[in-house]
Amino acid sequence: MAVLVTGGAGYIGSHMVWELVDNGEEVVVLDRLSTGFEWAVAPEATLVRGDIADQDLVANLVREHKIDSVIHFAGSIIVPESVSDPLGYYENNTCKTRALIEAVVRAGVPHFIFSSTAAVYGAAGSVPVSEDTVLNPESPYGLSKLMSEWMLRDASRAHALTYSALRYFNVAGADPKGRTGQSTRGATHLIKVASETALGKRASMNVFGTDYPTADGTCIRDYIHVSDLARAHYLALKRLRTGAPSLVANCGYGRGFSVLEVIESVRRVSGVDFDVQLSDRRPGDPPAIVANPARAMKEFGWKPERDDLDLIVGDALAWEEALKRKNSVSA
Ligand SMILES: NC(=O)c1ccc[n+]([C@@H]2O[C@H](COP(=O)([O-])OP(=O)(O)OC[C@H]3O[C@@H](n4cnc5c(N)ncnc54)[C@H](O)[C@@H]3O)[C@@H](O)[C@H]2O)c1
Ligand SMILES: O=c1ccn([C@@H]2O[C@H](COP(=O)(O)OP(=O)(O)O[C@H]3O[C@H](CO)[C@H](O)[C@H](O)[C@H]3O)[C@@H](O)[C@H]2O)c(=O)[nH]1
Repeated sequence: MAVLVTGGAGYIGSHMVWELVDNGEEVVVLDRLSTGFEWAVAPEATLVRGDIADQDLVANLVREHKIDSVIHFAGSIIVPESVSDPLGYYENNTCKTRALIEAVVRAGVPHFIFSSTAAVYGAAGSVPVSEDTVLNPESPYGLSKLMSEWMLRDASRAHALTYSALRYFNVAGADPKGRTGQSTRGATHLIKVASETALGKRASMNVFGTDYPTADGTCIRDYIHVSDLARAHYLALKRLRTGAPSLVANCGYGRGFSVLEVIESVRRVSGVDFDVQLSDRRPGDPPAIVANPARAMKEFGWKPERDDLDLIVGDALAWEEALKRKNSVSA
């Protein structure tokens, strides 16, 4: 019995692979390496280079490795890019997820865990948001993920498939053991960008929008440590394996920080007073989004272990240092 992790060479997926390997699971990674890295995959896992929409490949992997569960991370993830290339996002996130679900259902795999996102709520929800808050994605990215949730819901009603759709809030940090982290070149995520700026990899960074209706005028987000998130997936998987029904659950800590508070944390932890430019709003950004994580805690007993902004930032900075060393050795 093995777990198929799509996108397992990417940021969150590579942490998931370690979580599974650490728990003695057999893991197969399917990744086309568009933004992921071969070296990010734990050596204990089998990496197969390919596309999630290749249904023959998926069928072969399920048969060959006796896959009982799929954890699906593969996708395109940048909100502003989805605004300028909506059809590309619907193709990679929605159409290809449809093909994957179909292959999985045909092959008789019983369990599926899906990377959804807080972007399905848009700006309409109150803060903090629970899972039954009105869904109103503001970006094609959010909608591409919501459509995948709906396909899973309907497929699970029609077929022998149970699923968990986990709606991540803002994922940050790196493996506390330093085995993997966020390595994407040109990443756009706030903590990654601020860490790169603190370490001199960027001359300066932008604060996108200072006129939001928040205390300091900048956007508020709920930052969750990537290792706590990987743990939540493993608990959700164990729950499905007991025969429990399908579930949608938020993954966040229930506490928000503004862009300026995050930048202050990166300055504090790194000890570097780096430069920031106050800029216009970025398209597609909701002003504030914070999770109500009660369901994940109740239904699969998730207990965050790294719920501390400076700790998250410290792990992100440590990984950034490690990448700097890695790149200077390979240069
Ligand atoms: N990073 C966040 O803050 C965040 C928040 C909410 C949800 N998510 C979701 O989590 C998942 C993982 O995000 P991430 O930050 O690790 O991104 P990432 O870009 O690091 O990882 C995505 C991986 O998927 C692979 N991939 C993409 N399209 C593929 C395809 N068609 N076939 C095979 N492989 C493909 C890439 O090569 C990469 O390794 C995504 O689905 C994303 O939407 C991320
Ligand atoms: O250089 C930067 C980068 C970001 N920001 C701001 O920081 C906040 C967080 O931005 P991120 O790009 O780090 O994250 P997003 O909130 O846009 O999106 C992330 O979280 C979402 C869920 O809320 C989605 O799931 C998505 O995949 C993931 O990228 C936003 O207000 C953004 O405008 C800046 O000011 N400067």
